[in-house]
Amino acid sequence: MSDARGGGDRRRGPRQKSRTAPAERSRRGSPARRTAHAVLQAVGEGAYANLELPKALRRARLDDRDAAFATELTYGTLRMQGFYDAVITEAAGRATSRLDGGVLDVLRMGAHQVLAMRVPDHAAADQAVALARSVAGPGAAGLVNAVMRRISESSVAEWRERVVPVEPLAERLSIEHSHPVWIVKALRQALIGHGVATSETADNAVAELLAAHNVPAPVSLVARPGLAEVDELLGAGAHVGRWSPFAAELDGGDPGAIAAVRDGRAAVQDEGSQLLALALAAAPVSGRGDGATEQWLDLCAGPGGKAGLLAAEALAQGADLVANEISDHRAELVRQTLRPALTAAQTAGRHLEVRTGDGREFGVDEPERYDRVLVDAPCTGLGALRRRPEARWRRQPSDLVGLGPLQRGLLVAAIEATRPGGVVAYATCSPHLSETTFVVRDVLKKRDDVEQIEARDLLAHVATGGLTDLGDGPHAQMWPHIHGTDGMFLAVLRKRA
Ligand SMILES: C[S@@+](CC[C@H](N)C(=O)[O-])C[C@H]1O[C@@H](n2cnc3c(N)ncnc32)[C@H](O)[C@@H]1O
Repeated sequence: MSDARGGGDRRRGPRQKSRTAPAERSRRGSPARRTAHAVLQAVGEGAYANLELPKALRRARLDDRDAAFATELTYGTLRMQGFYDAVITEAAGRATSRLDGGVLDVLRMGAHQVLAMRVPDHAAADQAVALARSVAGPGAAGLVNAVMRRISESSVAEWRERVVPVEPLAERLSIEHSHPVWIVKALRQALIGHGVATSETADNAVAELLAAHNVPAPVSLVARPGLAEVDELLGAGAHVGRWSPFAAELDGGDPGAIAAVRDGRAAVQDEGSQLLALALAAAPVSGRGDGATEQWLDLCAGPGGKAGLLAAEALAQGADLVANEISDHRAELVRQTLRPALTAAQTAGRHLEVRTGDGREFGVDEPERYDRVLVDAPCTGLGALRRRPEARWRRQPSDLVGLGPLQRGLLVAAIEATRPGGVVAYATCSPHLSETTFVVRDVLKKRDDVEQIEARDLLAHVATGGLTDLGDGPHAQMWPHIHGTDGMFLAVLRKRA
């Protein structure tokens, strides 16, 4: 068993020597646990786990096994925080709001080790006590010891029985699957609104969706066409992807160890996200007829995932692409992502440009210029909760209030910037009705120069498998529990010629 699990396991073969002496580990908690705790504390202050954890792992110089333990401990604790807080409230006999923040994170981590990671009770408790002592002083040790003992007395199934209310449904699912109640309700409505559940089947459907958010997402890779081959990724240990012709999936290991990923010819990208870019590139456009080069626009490109695939497709089809992003920092990320494509475009005499600016200005600044426009709108990200474990706790219903006008403004600008016969793809990584179908409906209501075309057919056309269950149409919604992708929404609009 790993050092991080509180002991040594020779069955797992030779391992690097820990840099921390055993006495130190039992006094302050193991390095893996201290690392996870530091990340949880930073996340509590606003940091992003996916950015903070790699830095913390590097700083702690953990070996592979302890790094994997710290990663599972951090992500698993963040995901199941809602359930663990209910358990801790019961076990401590007091609300979690009455516990010191550092101690609460120690207890959440302890609950995760005992209830989900099969760490022996005594090891989890000893380590929790040591960690609590080091972060909050000796006074915390007694409480943590008592709470850990109580948590260990019951299995996870028994804890579910005790802390999950039978009714109302949203509260039940909220505790059982560890999501805020407002997200449970919004996702249930979205499943019905997108036509993949009825009011009779929605309870089961939303439970499946919430459960899917608690399973780590697969590491999907894209081999950017013209720059890398899927075979190159397969040769590096990945297996064939499920939907995208350019996808491969890694079962484990560091994607950065693959040369094509290091060079930016391939990248980590959800397959749903790949399909959206491919659907826009494949959508029929009409009316140009002058033999002129097609002009493509990615209006909200940062950090550049879809732009990377669009740029490769633009090069393959002999089109030009502008990738725009409002934030300087994120525009720089787009530049880095597009570096190999920028070189290839220069060689091919194609125009590929990264711009920094407000996408809402394109309609006025460049009316009717573009043939294909992607609006991958800023959104709540409720479709990507399995990748961003803390996002469910950080997002608020009030976020939708600010995003709504921005999403509508960007879609209007995209339509204005599209020439007659051209197409606009409106996408979000959220299935929330307020940022998907309602946005499209509101914008279409006020215009007669644009029609919605079948996004489901386009996605099915570019996908390698039989892609179904995308909803009532004409827009399409992908789901983690149905398609194994992030919850991506796509509506495709054609400007009337
Ligand atoms: C969902 S992300 C785009 C993800 C990107 N397409 C990808 O695949 O990597 C939305 C982006 O829109 C940017 N954004 C927000 N407001 C904007 C605006 N008014 N104009 C242009 N970009 C904006 C955000 O900074 C963010 O990078």
